[in-house]
Amino acid sequence: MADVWQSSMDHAVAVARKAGEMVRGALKDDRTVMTKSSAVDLVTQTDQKVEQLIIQSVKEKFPTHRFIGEESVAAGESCNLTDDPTWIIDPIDGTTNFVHAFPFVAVSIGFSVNKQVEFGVVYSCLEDKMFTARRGRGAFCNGEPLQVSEQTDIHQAIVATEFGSSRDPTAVDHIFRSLRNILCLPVHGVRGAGTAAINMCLVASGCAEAYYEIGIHVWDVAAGSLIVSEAGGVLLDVDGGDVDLMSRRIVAANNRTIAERIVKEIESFTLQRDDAPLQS
Ligand SMILES: O=P([O-])([O-])O[C@@H]1[C@H](O)[C@H](O)[C@@H](O)[C@H](O)[C@H]1O
Ligand SMILES: [Mg+2]
Ligand SMILES: [Mg+2]
Repeated sequence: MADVWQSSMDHAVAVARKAGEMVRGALKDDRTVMTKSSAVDLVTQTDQKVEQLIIQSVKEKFPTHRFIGEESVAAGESCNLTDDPTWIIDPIDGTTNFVHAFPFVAVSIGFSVNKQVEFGVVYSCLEDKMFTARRGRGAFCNGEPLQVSEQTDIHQAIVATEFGSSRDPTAVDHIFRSLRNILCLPVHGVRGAGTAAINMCLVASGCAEAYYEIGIHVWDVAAGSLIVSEAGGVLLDVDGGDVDLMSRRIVAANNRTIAERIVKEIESFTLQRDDAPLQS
C-alpha cells in the first residue's frame, strides 16, 4: 500500500543530508559560541542557520505542516505537540561536540502525526551515516536494516548516558549516584557520544544495550526513539512507566529486561516539561 508520508520522509532525508553538508562546512570556519539556559548550554550561528534551512525547505513543500525546532523554541516559539503533522527538529544534536570538533554530530528530524512519531531521520554527518525509521517498516543505516543487541544480562552490557547541560548541584548528584549504581552492577562499560540522537542510534545498531538520560528535550529524542523501537528495542520512562517525549526523561534499550534493570538503578528527578506553558 502507498505510504502517505513517503514524500515527507524522502524530503527529510534529502534536507538532513543538505544540513549535514552545511555542518561539515561550518566545522572549518564558523564556530562562534553563544550560550542559552546555562554557561554550558551552547549554541552557534550554524545551529540557527541549519534550522532555518530545514524549516524553509519543508514550508515550501508542505505549507500546512507545523514545526517544533530547538532554536525556534529558544527564540520563544511554543513547544506544543498537536495532532497536526509536525516536524520535530534538532539542527545540531551535539553542539558541544561541534564546537570542539569532537567527531559525533547529528541532524535529527522526527515527524509526528496525532502525537505519534511516524518517521525519524538522524544524520550522523561526520560519519556520513543516515539512520532512518518509518513506523511499522523497520530501521536502517545507509539502507541496511538495523537490529538491537540480543543481550539480556546487564553485566554484559554497554550503557550510554550523558551528563547533560545542567550544572545544578542537586541534579548533578542524582546523575552521579545513578551512574555509580549502574557502573558498579557492574556493567561492561558506560559510554556517551555527546549526542542523544547518536546514542540512540548506537542502541538501534546493537553497539550499546541501552541509553538513558534525564534532561533531554523532545527534539533530541523524537527521531531516535522510533529508530530504536523499529530496530526491536523498547522505550521507558526512567521510573519504568510509558515514555513521554515531552517529559525530558528517557530509557531506550535493546529489550525490556535490560530497560527495567536500568530503571531500578536510576535516581529519578523531575524537570520542567517541554510543553509547560511559557512564562510571561
Ligand atoms: O543541545 P544539543 O547539542 O542539541 O543536545 C544535547 C545533546 O544531545 C547531549 O548529548 C545531551 O546530553 C543534551 O541533553 C542535549 O540537549
Ligand atoms: Mg540536541
Ligand atoms: Mg541541538
